[in-house]
Amino acid sequence: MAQQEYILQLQNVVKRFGGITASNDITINVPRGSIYGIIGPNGAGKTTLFNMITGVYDTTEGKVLFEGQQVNGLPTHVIAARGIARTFQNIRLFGDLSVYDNLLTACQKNITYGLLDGILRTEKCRSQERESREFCDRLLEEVGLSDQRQQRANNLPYGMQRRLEIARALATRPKLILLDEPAAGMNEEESDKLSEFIREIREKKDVTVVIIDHHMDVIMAICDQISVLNFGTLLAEGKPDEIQNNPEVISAYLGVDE
Ligand SMILES: Nc1ncnc2c1ncn2[C@@H]1O[C@H](COP(=O)(O)OP(=O)(O)OP(=O)(O)O)[C@@H](O)[C@H]1O
Repeated sequence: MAQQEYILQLQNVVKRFGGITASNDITINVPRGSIYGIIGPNGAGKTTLFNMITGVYDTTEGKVLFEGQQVNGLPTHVIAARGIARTFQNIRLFGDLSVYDNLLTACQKNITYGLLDGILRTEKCRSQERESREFCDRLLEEVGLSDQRQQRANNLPYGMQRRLEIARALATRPKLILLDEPAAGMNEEESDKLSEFIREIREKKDVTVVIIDHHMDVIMAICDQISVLNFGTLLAEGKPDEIQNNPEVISAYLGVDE
């Protein structure tokens, strides 16, 4: 596969925190347009990978490439502007704002008018604000939250809050979205809906998805490819059926009750 077919590449990535090696020589290639799963027991180094991809941490060794360009070492906002968005293990919405305003604030990333345009309400300002509102209206429709647009985010059911978080990440118009345990705390019905939702956004928003989760039903249902981490190292990589039948994975992870 040509390099540009991989939207994200981790090349021999190492991350050490003092004496702890959280990532040990990790190489992962994520094909553009795929849903890519990263699984592994608690403390295996999954979130550390997301933190290196988004610039929260630089790598100790190795490179992170986004669309063929090295991004490790760049500030988080520069990486976000290149087209990478993420959600977090714990929900980070503006709880007192409406669903719509949560999306609108995320849209501000795409606004280019200056302070003076804002004060004078120039045509540039008005047209960009109009465009943002139309974009948020469409996004609400696409993610199935139109009926809840005026509700406070805190008042949404849990599954809907997770959906809004993902929608807010999508409002930055990313090419790649990183989802850190989006199904955490969900029951079976909620996680089934989430799986369907993630598949839908991949299609509708033309976005590549990398997902960390402990819900194997979600991971196995939606991922094209999966990497398994264990104690910071890459234990296995493959399609869902290959991972499910890999004896090393079974003994390290899948066989262990959560
Ligand atoms: N900022 C940090 N300073 C020191 N150690 C850290 C730091 N961040 C992560 N670690 C350590 O790195 C290892 C991997 O942590 P990480 O959070 O990446 O695991 P994880 O696979 O995401 O776990 P979980 O499934 O519990 O979220 C752990 O031993 C953790 O304690």
